[in-house]
Amino acid sequence: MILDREQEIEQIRVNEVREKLQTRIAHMSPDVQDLREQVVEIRKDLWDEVTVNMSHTDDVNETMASLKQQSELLSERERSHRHTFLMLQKMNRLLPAPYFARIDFVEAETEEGHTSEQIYIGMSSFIDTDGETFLVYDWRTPIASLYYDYAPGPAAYDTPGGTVTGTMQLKRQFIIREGRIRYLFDTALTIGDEVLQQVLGMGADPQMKSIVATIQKEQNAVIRNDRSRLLIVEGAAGSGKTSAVMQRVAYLLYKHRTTLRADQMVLFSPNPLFNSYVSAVLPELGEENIRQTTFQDYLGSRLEPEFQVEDPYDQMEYELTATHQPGYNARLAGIRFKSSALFLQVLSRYKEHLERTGMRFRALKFRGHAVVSAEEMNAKFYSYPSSVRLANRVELMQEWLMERLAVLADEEVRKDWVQEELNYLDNEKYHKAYMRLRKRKGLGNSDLHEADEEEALLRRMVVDEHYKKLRARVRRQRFVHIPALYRQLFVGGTLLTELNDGELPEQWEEIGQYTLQNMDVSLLSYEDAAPYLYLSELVQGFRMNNTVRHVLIDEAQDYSVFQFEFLKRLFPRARMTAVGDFNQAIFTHEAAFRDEEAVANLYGEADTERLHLTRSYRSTREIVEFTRALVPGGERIEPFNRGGDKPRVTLAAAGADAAAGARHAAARIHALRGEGFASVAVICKTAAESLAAHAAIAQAGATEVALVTKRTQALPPGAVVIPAYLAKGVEFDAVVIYDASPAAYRRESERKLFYTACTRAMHVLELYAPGELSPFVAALDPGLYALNGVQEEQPAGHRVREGE
Ligand SMILES: Nc1ncnc2c1ncn2[C@@H]1O[C@H](COP(=O)(O)OP(=O)(O)OP(=O)(O)O)[C@@H](O)[C@H]1O
Repeated sequence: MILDREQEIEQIRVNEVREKLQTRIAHMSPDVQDLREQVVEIRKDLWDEVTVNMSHTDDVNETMASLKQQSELLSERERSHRHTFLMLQKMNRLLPAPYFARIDFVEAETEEGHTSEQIYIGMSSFIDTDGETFLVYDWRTPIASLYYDYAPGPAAYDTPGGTVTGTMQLKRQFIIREGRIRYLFDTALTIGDEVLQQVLGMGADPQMKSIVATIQKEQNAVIRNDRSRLLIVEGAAGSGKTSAVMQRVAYLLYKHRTTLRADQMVLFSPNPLFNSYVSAVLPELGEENIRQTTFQDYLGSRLEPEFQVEDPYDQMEYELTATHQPGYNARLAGIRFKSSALFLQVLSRYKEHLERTGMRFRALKFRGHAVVSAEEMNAKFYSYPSSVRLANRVELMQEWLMERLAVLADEEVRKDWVQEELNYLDNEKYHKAYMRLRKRKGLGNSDLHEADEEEALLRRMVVDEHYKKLRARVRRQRFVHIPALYRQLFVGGTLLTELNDGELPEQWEEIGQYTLQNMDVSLLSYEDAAPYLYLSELVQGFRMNNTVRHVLIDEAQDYSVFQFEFLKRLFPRARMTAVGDFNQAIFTHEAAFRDEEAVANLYGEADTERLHLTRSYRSTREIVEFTRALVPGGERIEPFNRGGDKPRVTLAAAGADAAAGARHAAARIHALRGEGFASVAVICKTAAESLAAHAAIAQAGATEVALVTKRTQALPPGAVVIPAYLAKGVEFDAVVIYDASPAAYRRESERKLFYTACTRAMHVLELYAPGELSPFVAALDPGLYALNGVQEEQPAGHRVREGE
């Protein structure tokens, strides 16, 4: 066989490269050790100098000079230690599998008479001792993109100097383990992507893996896009959006390695669970992890403790479970309105309105009296020229109030209460105050004998002590009454009508009532949190983070226009990558993601690019064919060709109780685990249902099943019970939908949640429905799934209530 012969030749090369790696590693290891010792030594010296010589004043200058020199030396050594250490780490990582691909490429201009160049591609570059021969090319080098973008034939790649064209004569993939070539494929000879088949056929992991060896062309476009300010990626469930984002981070860190650091990139993800799920990818790629957070964390950090901010999961639970509670529809209408582009516009008009009138202030109170009243502040505020921006006026007010406080404090010093307080100063406090005074005045002990002066100073100190709080309030601009400003929008309706083109939103009264009642008890519902903060920043100026250069948003379909607008303003120097899937938009609020205009407005059309990922890799073809039929436009989702069983739908007898469902789930967990599926998830609709299901399943005999809640920090291995909205972004070998009856999934608003739940399955998808099938399933072509346990007189699809 030609390939066997080829494999032998390739194995010889693998061995050679590995030997060179080993030699280099052996050569470098003592360097790292030596540098580490030097660093430790210099640190020790530094410490000695500080502790020994600083006690003698004569030595101070000399010591300082030497310290400076030493610390420069230390930084230099630390840098080279780090650099060498990282190099060593990279080589150690290359050792078991130095590369995963080879391409043979002939540049167009040199085609005549030239042999093709062999490019071996791996996790990082490895250059021979001559300093120029690349034994391995980093997958992020320009030339490596040929591998991802082309089949053999004419091919081209971009370099900083322009496009290089030529012919790819060979495209070879390897799977190398512990230095041995296990598989070798030439894509010109075989059909389909064998390596990808193998990778996708493996089991799910509690942590996401990198996809570096099998990045697909459309994904490569996402990873290497470096043109636009805002890159939007719309992609089907399982199309590799998150994977591409992580690879993109690694790519950008490599491409801009002299100017971009990992801590200048931030990933916004849907929940802490997801954070830990993706946290292994970058280290696996030899890069440091970037900063990871969630939007609710950010809101919390800004709004708490003044408010208790509802989290999105509680909002979600409400949406899913409170359907029969009074006020439910009004709250949903509120959620929609408060996250809409319209409300964003209302707030910017409100800002213009406030430039003229309507500001609200909190009086500065001292000992029960207003020392500066809200009216005075109002008058002062509107006495500034109207051309001065709101935030600048607030700053001017701040200065003015500080000056006012200084004058007031001078007056206060003479008041009787100060004397009274002085009388009651206990000895210890008095002494402390006295010592502090001396220090502050820089006087020797004997200089403070004048009683009058001493008393004046002590009085000043007492007043200062009290005024500290007031000054802090002014410094933090707490005199601007943001809660009142926000409330004002929901009182009466006249203001909102004026700002909202003469209209009030649907169910306006209830929305207003609900908002005000919450705020009365210092509660901000999730839908209010972003607009509230936005308003406060419109008035007081936007806080900015100028160090972050790249913001990445996963599950971007769940972000409202407010959230996008926020992130744009919060990170003014950053580029943004937003990836999402509109079919998984599980929140009621309006997704900016689909609103092309709203998104284009963010940075402008010219700076916005949209890319699409339509191929789905996570699930078997059968599962994708089933899930894509659940959503409108699903026919555009293309399954990767990996076969498996059809989703299995079990229709239990009408009247089957919850215990029967739990018994079924317990039995299926047991069976699936027995078949070798390491991760099995029983997906419920809500947290409440998950809690009950978890207990019932344990009672039915499956005790080693973990319950995932919004507080779970990392996905537990093995079997789990999890609410659908927390399963976003993650995946399992096998998924059992706990209740696929109309009792759980019937309303149109639940369709996307149902779709999200089903698309978590990689190899096996099973649905259990007591009595009837959810209309989403009943409407499907029955050929898409295998049905079990149907009662003869009640075939699937005939016992279904009309969906709403
Ligand atoms: N090119 C690829 N090579 C190997 N595996 C891939 C590739 N692309 C995607 N995958 C795998 O497909 C699965 C889904 O990928 P990922 O989670 O990134 O998709 P997603 O679009 O973010 O999904 P969702 O929106 O459903 O959460 C993962 O297991 C990932 O490793």
